[in-house]
Amino acid sequence: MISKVLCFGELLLRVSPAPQNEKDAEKHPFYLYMGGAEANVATALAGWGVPVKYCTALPANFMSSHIIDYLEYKGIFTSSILMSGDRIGVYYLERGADLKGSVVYDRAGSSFSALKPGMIDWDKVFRDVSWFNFTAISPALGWDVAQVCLEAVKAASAKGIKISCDLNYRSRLWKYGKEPAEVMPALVEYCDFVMGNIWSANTLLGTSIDADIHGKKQKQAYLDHAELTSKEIMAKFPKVKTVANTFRFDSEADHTLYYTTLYHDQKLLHSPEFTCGAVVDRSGSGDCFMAGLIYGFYHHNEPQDILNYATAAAFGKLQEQGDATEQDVLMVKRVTSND
Ligand SMILES: O=C(O)C(=O)C[C@H](O)[C@H](O)CO
Repeated sequence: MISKVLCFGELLLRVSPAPQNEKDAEKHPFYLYMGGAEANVATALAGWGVPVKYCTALPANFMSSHIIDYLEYKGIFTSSILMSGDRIGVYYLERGADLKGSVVYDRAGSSFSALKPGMIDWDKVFRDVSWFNFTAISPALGWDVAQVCLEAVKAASAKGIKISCDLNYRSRLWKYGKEPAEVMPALVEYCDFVMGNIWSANTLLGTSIDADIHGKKQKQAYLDHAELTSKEIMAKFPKVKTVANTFRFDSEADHTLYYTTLYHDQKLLHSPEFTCGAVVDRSGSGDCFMAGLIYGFYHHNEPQDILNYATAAAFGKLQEQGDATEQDVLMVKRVTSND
C-alpha cells in the first residue's frame, strides 16, 4: 500500500464579492469557494500526485455530499470524513484581503467545532498514513477540538507517523478562555516539523521576538531571526527537526516581497526572493507553502529544492483566485524569482 499524507482540519466554505472586472458581477455578485487551510493543503498535494486523505467533520446533508464529490474529483481520499453535527462552517472574505484583514467567520457550532475526544477512530484513520498534517486553526476553535488534536498527535506519534503543524495564527479565533501559548506547546511537543513565521511562533509558542526588527529594514536581520526562532523551537521541542518560516511584506504601493527559510540538518537555507505588483488573492498561500514542503520531503528531494519549490508554489498562489491552488507541478516550476 502506498503511504498517504493525512490532512486534518475544518472545511470552510468561503463567500467573497465577485472578482474585480468580473463581467457578470451584476448577475452574480458573490463567489463561493471551498476552503479550510488543511483542505487547501490536501488539494495541492493531490494535484501534485501525492496520495492524500482528508479528515474533517461534516453534517449529513446534500451539500456535504457535493463537497465530498468535489474532494474526490480533486483526487483526495475522503473515507476518513466523519458525518456528524449540524452545519458546515462559512467565512466571508473581502476581495484581495488576507485572513488578518476583512474576514467574518460564521463557523460557530459547526460540525468540526463540535468534535469531542473519542469521536474519531484514529487507528482506522491513520491506516496507510506516513505523514500527518494539522494547523493551529483547529485548537483555536475550542478546548474539545484542541483535545481531539492532542489525541491525534499522540496516536500518530505512537505509530511513528511524521507530524507537521502550521502555526497559522487567527486572532479572531481563540475565544474560549485559553491563550494560544497555553494550548499549542502540548501539541507541538509531538511534532517533527513546524511551519510558520517568527511572529506566529512568538504568539503560539512563546519564542522570543525582536519588536524592533521592522525598523532595521534589513533582510539579513529577518534571516537571522528565522534561525534564532527555529533554534528556539527545536530547543523547546526536541522532537522537532525541521522549521520553516515565511516572510511576506505587502507595501501600500501594491508591491509584494516574498521569501522563506528552512532550518534543517542544523543549517538555515533561504529561498530566492520573489516580488510582484498587485496580488489577486492572499488566502491559501501559506497552505500552498506547507503543501510544497510536504511534497518535497515526501519525495526525499534535496532541502534547497524542497524550499524553492514550496516558495514558488506559495508565491504562485498569490495570483490565483480562491483558497486552493490549481497550479500543477510544471506551473510551479515555471514561477520565477528575482534571483
Ligand atoms: O481561517 C481559517 O480557518 C481557514 O481555514 C480559512 C482559509 O481557507 C485558510 O485560512 C487559508 O489559509
